[in-house]
Amino acid sequence: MSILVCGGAGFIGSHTVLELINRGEEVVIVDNLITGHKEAVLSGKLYIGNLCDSEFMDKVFKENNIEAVIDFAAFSLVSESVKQPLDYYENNVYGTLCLLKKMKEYGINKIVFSSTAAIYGEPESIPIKEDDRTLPTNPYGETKLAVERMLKWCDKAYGIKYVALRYFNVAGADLSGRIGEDHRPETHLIPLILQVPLGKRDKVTIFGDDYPTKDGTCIRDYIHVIDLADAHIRALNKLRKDNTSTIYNLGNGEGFTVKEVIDVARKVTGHPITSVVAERREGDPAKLVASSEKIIRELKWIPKHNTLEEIIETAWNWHKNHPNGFLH
Ligand SMILES: NC(=O)c1ccc[n+]([C@@H]2O[C@H](COP(=O)([O-])OP(=O)(O)OC[C@H]3O[C@@H](n4cnc5c(N)ncnc54)[C@H](O)[C@@H]3O)[C@@H](O)[C@H]2O)c1
Ligand SMILES: O=c1ccn([C@@H]2O[C@H](COP(=O)(O)OP(=O)(O)O[C@H]3O[C@H](CO)[C@@H](O)[C@H](O)[C@H]3O)[C@@H](O)[C@H]2O)c(=O)[nH]1
Repeated sequence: MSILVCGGAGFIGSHTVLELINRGEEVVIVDNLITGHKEAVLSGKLYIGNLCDSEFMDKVFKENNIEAVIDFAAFSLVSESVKQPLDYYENNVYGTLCLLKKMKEYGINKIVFSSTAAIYGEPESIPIKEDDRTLPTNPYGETKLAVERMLKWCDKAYGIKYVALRYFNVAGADLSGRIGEDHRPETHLIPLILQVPLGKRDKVTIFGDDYPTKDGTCIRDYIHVIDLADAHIRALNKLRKDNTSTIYNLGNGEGFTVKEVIDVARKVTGHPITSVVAERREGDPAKLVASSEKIIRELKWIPKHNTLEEIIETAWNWHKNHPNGFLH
């Protein structure tokens, strides 16, 4: 039987596909390449199309014996979501709704879903636990919370079991340097910083230095994409084993300010990396740091590449060898 990976040509999806294949799983990938790259799919059977194209999805489900779904397919940029909320509701909420309808139709009852730290909004306390208040400060977080709620009701009504993984900030790249992060436009901090030593921009902009943090810049919890891929496989195996739904945070439990991330990138690349401070970016909470205690305890997940140095080193290894990303 196969695992259907929706959004498997994207950054996190493509790394998870590799990890699934390494563990001997059969993998089918659905991606419309709106932000993904077919070159990022090194293995598995790729179908190019939209989750909401009913005939296309029928073909995928009929041609393959699907056991479970891992769903990465979404729009995921906080600032874009503030400007284009309807696009986010359409692709993220309606898109997952279409997928769940197909799962129901074909009797598939296991899904691992990409949720996000953005569902918490401004946290009441740090580190953030799964049962803390959820009050998103942007439409992106709202759409992911709406899907989590939809999953809960689909479990109750149709017995579709889910694990929602609320990731914090994902970065890094495949350790052998074959694939990495290539978002267009790029908005994520670490790849943007690395564009300076690559000669693609002359400076990095710090969005706000008047937050209530130690140096005034936002704090985030960075997790390596390989550790995240491993968590997906553990979540899948949990569904296979006990067939119950749950939610897990995924981060390293340590926060770094934007300025600290730039400093580590300076050390890793040996480049001075010029930075300038600008206005705050709309929708950004000051501080997001995960408690991943629940997944560590229940699924024995242990992040193996958890230093910011290693996260940035592997990202740098990918970017310096692929300065144009997946475009040659
Ligand atoms: N990158 C992060 O730091 C981060 C953090 C928390 C959560 N997430 C979530 O993880 C998931 C993956 O993030 P990513 O950084 O790999 O993003 P990505 O944009 O690289 O990957 C998403 C993939 O889904 C595909 N896709 C989007 N809509 C689709 C549709 N309707 N039909 C078919 N394919 C579609 C895209 O083409 C792309 O390949 C997203 O759901 C995102 O919200 C990401
Ligand atoms: O040029 C830049 C880009 C970002 N930042 C700051 O760096 C931090 C991290 O920003 P970014 O890398 O864009 O990630 P987030 O906005 O924190 O969002 C990521 O992390 C969330 C979970 O925490 C996920 O839900 C999102 O999908 C994912 O994009 C934020 O404080 C930004 O304000 C800058 O100062 N300058």
